[in-house]
Amino acid sequence: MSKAKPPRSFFKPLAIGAPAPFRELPVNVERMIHFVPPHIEKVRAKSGDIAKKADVILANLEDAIPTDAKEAARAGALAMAKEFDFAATGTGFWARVNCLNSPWFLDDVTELVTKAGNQLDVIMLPKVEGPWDIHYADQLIAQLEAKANIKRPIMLHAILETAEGVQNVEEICLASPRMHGISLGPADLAASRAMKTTRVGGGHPFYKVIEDPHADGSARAAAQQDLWHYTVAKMVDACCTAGIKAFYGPFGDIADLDACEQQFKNAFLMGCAGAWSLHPNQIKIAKDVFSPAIDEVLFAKKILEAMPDGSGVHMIDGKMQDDATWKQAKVIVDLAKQIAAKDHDMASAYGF
Ligand SMILES: CC(=O)SCCNC(=O)CCNC(=O)[C@H](O)C(C)(C)COP(=O)(O)OP(=O)(O)OC[C@H]1O[C@@H](n2cnc3c(N)ncnc32)[C@H](O)[C@@H]1OP(=O)(O)O
Ligand SMILES: CC(=O)C(=O)O
Ligand SMILES: [Mg+2]
Repeated sequence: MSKAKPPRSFFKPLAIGAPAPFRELPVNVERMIHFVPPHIEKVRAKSGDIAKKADVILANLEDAIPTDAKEAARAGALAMAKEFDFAATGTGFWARVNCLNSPWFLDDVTELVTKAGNQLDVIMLPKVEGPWDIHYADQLIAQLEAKANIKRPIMLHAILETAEGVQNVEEICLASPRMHGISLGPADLAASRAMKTTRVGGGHPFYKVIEDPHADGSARAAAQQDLWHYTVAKMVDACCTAGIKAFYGPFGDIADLDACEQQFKNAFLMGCAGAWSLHPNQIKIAKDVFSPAIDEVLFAKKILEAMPDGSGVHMIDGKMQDDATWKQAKVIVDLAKQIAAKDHDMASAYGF
């Protein structure tokens, strides 16, 4: 049976000279994590322009990068850190490294931290199965941060993409103060669970609920259900318990913008902070979906204004308000304020 670290040790740096872990997550708007294949020079070169539209730019070194381009992708990620000042546009710079049992993980992390550690906000770790994976990466990153004299801690973001990872998601979220959040990885997770699909996220026409038969034998209505509901709910609860963020991952049917939007909307409503964009067309969808709707923000502001300290019971537009709806309103207004601070158009639309 493993034991938790004593509370006073939890926030100590894991290597002499490494920066102290954050006690609170930095407040960043992260509606989409935009994936760039860094070995393709033409695409990499667009990162500066894309950074003006995306909240996070991620250099992907793992799946989708051909084996013979792994080193070129790593070099491309380092070039991105050197060539673009992502922080100047308020854009996060992340990298997805290869998984822990791959031949590339050690060099990915070593080079990224020692050569681009002061530019890199977050390392995304694929196929995390339990807290032991986070403990190993945490210690290694601390050693490298100390060696390279990195000034602020690099955070860790785990992908939830194996059945074992889902079983252990609470322990993964709580494993280290370096944890930034978790993304659902629906493609690998489907394979790991022996789901009979060939998709990257989204629904499936066979996964639906059908109404009872009609006496006259007429056609029965049926509706597709969300295959990811259980996992997203489990992930959101684990992340919120740990005070970190939950994200929907990729939506692979690039041409189906409606289905992408619907999947992102479900994730937003269930508590996710953002999702991945694999293609420039998905950036705007994520931006719109993960920004609260203007009428919701205006209504939430009405609740906060009517009940400054959240106590008692009020009726607003025919709906009962109390402490619990006040807290919901605060979630929406706090997010709207973060978005308004970044985006002047949204600030005036939200009335800030
Ligand atoms: C399960 C998982 O692990 S998901 C994560 C791993 N997968 C990825 O990271 C995939 C990232 N995305 C991509 O590689 C590409 O978007 C693909 C392969 C899916 C589609 O690429 P294409 O067929 O070239 O798309 P398309 O022709 O519509 O591209 C239009 C333009 O957008 C550019 N573009 C496409 N994807 C991106 C991107 N992710 N970032 C920046 N620019 C991009 C193309 O270079 C092209 O530019 P051009 O007009 O100057 O030639
Ligand atoms: C996101 C990811 O890596 C997956 O779905 O497998
Ligand atoms: Mg995967």
